[in-house]
Amino acid sequence: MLKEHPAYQEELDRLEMTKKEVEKAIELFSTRRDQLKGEIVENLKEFRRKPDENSQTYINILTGIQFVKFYNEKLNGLERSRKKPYFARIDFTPQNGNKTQVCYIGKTGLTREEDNYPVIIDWRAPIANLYYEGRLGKASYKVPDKTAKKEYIIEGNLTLKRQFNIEDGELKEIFDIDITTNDPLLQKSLGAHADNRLKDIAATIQAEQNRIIRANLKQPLIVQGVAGSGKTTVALHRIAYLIYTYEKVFDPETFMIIAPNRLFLNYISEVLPELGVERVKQTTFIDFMLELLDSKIKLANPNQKLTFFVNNQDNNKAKLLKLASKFKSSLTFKKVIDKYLNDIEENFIPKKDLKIEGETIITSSEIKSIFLSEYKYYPIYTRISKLKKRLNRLVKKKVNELIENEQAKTDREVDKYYLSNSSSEKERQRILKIIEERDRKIKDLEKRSKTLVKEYLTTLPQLNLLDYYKNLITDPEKLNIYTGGHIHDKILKFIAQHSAQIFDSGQIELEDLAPLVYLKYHLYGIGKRPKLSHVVIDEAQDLSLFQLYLLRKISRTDSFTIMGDLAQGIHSYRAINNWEDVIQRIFPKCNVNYTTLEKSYRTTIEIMNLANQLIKHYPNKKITQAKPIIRHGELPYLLKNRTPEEIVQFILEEIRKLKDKEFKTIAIIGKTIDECKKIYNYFPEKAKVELITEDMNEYEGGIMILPSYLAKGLEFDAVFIVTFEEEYQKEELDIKLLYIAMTRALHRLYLCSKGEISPLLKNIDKKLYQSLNLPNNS
Ligand SMILES: Nc1ncnc2c1ncn2[C@@H]1O[C@H](COP(=O)(O)OP(=O)(O)OP(=O)(O)O)[C@@H](O)[C@H]1O
Repeated sequence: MLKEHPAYQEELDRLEMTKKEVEKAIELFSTRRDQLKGEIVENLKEFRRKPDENSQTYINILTGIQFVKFYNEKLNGLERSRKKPYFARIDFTPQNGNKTQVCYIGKTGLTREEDNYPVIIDWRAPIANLYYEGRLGKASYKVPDKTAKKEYIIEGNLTLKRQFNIEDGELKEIFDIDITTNDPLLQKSLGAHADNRLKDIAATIQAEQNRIIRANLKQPLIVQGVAGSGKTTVALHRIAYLIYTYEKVFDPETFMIIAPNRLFLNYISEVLPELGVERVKQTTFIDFMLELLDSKIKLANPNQKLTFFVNNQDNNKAKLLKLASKFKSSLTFKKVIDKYLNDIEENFIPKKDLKIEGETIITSSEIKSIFLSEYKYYPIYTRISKLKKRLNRLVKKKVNELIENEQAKTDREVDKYYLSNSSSEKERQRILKIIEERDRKIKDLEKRSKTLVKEYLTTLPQLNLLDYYKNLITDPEKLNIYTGGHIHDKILKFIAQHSAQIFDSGQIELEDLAPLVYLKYHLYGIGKRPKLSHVVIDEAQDLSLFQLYLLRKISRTDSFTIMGDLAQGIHSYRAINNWEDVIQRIFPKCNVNYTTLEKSYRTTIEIMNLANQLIKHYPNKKITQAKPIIRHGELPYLLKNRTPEEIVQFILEEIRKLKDKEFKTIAIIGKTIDECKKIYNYFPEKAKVELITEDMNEYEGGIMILPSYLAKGLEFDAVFIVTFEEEYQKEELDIKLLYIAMTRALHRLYLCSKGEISPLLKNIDKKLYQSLNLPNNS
């Protein structure tokens, strides 16, 4: 087949030529890098010998290190190119009469040094857009100017779009794409088994995803994407694209990704390096906030609250807890804090004038006015150092004035004494006393002036951040005043009591993080940090408006990529419920780019059809069903009314079969960690099944048992949803958790239950799954 392709020989030759160029470049860059390393060593010796005379040598060392880094990054990319230098070719004839450009597109670009010939075009280059976006025939692409200010459009004719499957440097397949054929590389990639980590999709980015990747950097971008639509993957490719396109303007260190947990960060950790991108800050909301708080505050395990909600859906305490969470996460609470801050600020300056020896240096109202107006833009406590300098200057001035007065008074007496020509001893003694008195007064004034401001400053409030916060959140009366009486007393009392209880245990809860950082920002400042140039938030549906507001405020940029899926919003009691709120309340003056991803790339049609049935039970009717892209697999399996032993035996047997079929990652998902622990205990030790808990940072892949909420964002070749004790009820939270669990499976889904998996599945069309009728004690 491959050899029958009319361009087989041409493409084979091209691949050979490219491989040679890659080898040549590797040799060239390694030689240069090694030479540079040698020079750095020499320069270091020179510098150590005479550090004072060698500032230029020092600069040479630093520049040398930068270049070594550059060559290393280049070499890493080329090393990867050895196996798969490119994945596509496009032929494009520009309208301006230039000759046809034949472009081979790969993950790392390569230009031949001798003649600047583009051997491989980087997938992020402007012309590569034609591969992702353009149809054969008339086509165009935009070239942004490197300052990100202007764009030029190049029009022409796209005459060829060709894909290659190259493995270990060998040409395996050639596919010519026209308007009618679908994407064979995509089908191949989706049919593959999942590795331990998320992978890059540079070769198969779809047009709808490409538009997101290349969307305008300056506009905030919000993407509502169904489960498996590639949100995480696309967000990472967008970062790689932006860093490449604006390489001269932005440093990768000013890009930040916020993901739900460390396990997830570990799971996605290979995509950016694979795309040649290093040094991007990757963190979780919790870690970022704790870093900003810069203190040893302990956080209560947030998943414990979720588990409590799962197990107590209707319970009165759960309802109150949800309301408390909602309040702390809302912009209403932000306004409460604003009013509280206003009061702190208004009452900060004591109602006492600054005086020395009964003389007023500055009145309390003058100090207050400086504090409130001149220093308005500084955090309250950083104003103190400014005030200190100002007061010290005023004190000095006043003391000088007083000393001069004292001096003048004494001089007058002395002059009088000399003019009177008096020879009386008594008079002489009086004058000496006056002079002595003057010296003592001056000494006293000088002494007093040294401590005056310091003493004054000790009369200013001296509370720490947590105390300020506690004073607000544990005081229902204050809350009542600041909320304008709009929230029921009972709720405010509960918020205050619940918060006090948590603080008493030496902890804070997740919902306290944003208010605390916000308060710190205004009270003490959060330190000097570089301005961020772009922030990516994944699983943003689980953040609250207050949290998003805060992230925008401290990032000092509007350049955001916000990815989320409301259908997977398991924290909707505190987190956002719709994207309009985010657009209107977080980015009110921005032209927000809102877009949706509706196709799911992860799961087979059969699995998605079953998962989609659950969405019908969502209270939020705006949530849309995912459209799986055409890929068939087996119907999901249902095994119910079995003992735990039977279920575990069945799973072990299936795992054995799946492994024979080269399934690599297999998850057994329970609703909560308690259920998972029970399931885990039924597995024999030799089964090599790992129990995943929230405090794990490393994602190992393989066979694992994990709770539904931790599976969020991950994917597995096969998923066993198991219920021993915890069925999924007809409650919003449970439906979402079950939906998340189902949509983690790429190829196979099994539902195994001691009783029923869920009453929700009872009325589902029986054609959507297959019941397993194993003999008892199988
Ligand atoms: N264009 C594509 N080509 C190949 N694979 C793709 C493409 N788009 C997405 N995928 C694959 O689909 C799977 C789901 O992607 P990803 O995890 O990024 O989706 P998501 O929208 O973040 O999912 P979820 O919200 O369910 O966690 C991944 O295996 C990814 O590699």
